[in-house]
Amino acid sequence: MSALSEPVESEHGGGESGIPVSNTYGSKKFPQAIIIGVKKGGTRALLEFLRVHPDVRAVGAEPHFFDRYYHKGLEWYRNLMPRTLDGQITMEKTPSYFVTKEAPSRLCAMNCDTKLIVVVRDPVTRAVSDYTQTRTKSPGLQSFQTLVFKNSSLGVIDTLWSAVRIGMYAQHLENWLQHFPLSSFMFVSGERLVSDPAGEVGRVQDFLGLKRIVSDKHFYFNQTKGFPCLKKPEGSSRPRCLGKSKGRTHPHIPADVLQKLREFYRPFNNKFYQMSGHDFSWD
Ligand SMILES: Nc1ncnc2c1ncn2[C@@H]1O[C@H](COP(=O)(O)OS(=O)(=O)O)[C@@H](OP(=O)(O)O)[C@H]1O
Repeated sequence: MSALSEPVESEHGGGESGIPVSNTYGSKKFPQAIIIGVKKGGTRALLEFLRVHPDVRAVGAEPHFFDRYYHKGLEWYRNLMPRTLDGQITMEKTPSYFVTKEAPSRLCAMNCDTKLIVVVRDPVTRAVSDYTQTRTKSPGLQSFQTLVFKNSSLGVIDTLWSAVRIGMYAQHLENWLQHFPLSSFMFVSGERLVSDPAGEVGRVQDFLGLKRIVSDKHFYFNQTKGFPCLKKPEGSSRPRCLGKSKGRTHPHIPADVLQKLREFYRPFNNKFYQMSGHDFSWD
């Protein structure tokens, strides 16, 4: 057999190895777009919806490169990425990047043209969602109202509690804007991602320069789950909802506690609307 007629083999072995050919072509590239936040905003839902697009390839797990594993180096990071063909976009999501002081400069050092997606959600519900997750892992955790106040009789909110701090979006965005222009960002509404997933994913596809392929016809509202899910993909027997850790039942929090927290966030929210150019109407 001449060299020209030999089947092309990748480093993993192609041809008759049984590995689908599409997995063995292409190259690992740094992500051109990253979902950088926010924790409990709906970041997994957005990534899974985008992955339906044939031109989007993403890492399944959160790499945590720009916060935890930066010491491992850029080649370690690139190696985590799936192979892509020309025209395909590499993506990852790690929601803690948004609140990591060093993340913007580190990310810009990799590529300052990276597109940054932030899924934001009402910071009050986001805090309760965050608390709910922590309580699932540590069932003996103190109540939300105990943790949220520094001094409950004076109603002073504890801004050092991460469940509170993460929701001060304006402060975190300010840090990012030291390194990236506003045009690098796309803000996705976590609320609309639930009420109109196709609409939000449509805007993200535009931002990424992708053809609008993921649309209404890919979603249905699952009454049992209480959330939109992906319809049965071709060749698969089951529709796809996110797992049990997404869409947890939140504990009841007294109305006056939520009201205090809402008042606390108001100035931060208003500043964030101004900075981002979007009014998310969380009040
Ligand atoms: N389609 C769909 N299915 C299930 N859940 C959905 C969906 N869209 C958005 N959400 C909301 O996503 C919340 C979890 O957000 P994240 O994926 O960003 O969480 S994490 O930071 O990765 O832990 C999760 O928060 P909780 O409801 O508090 O569990 C959901 O409200």
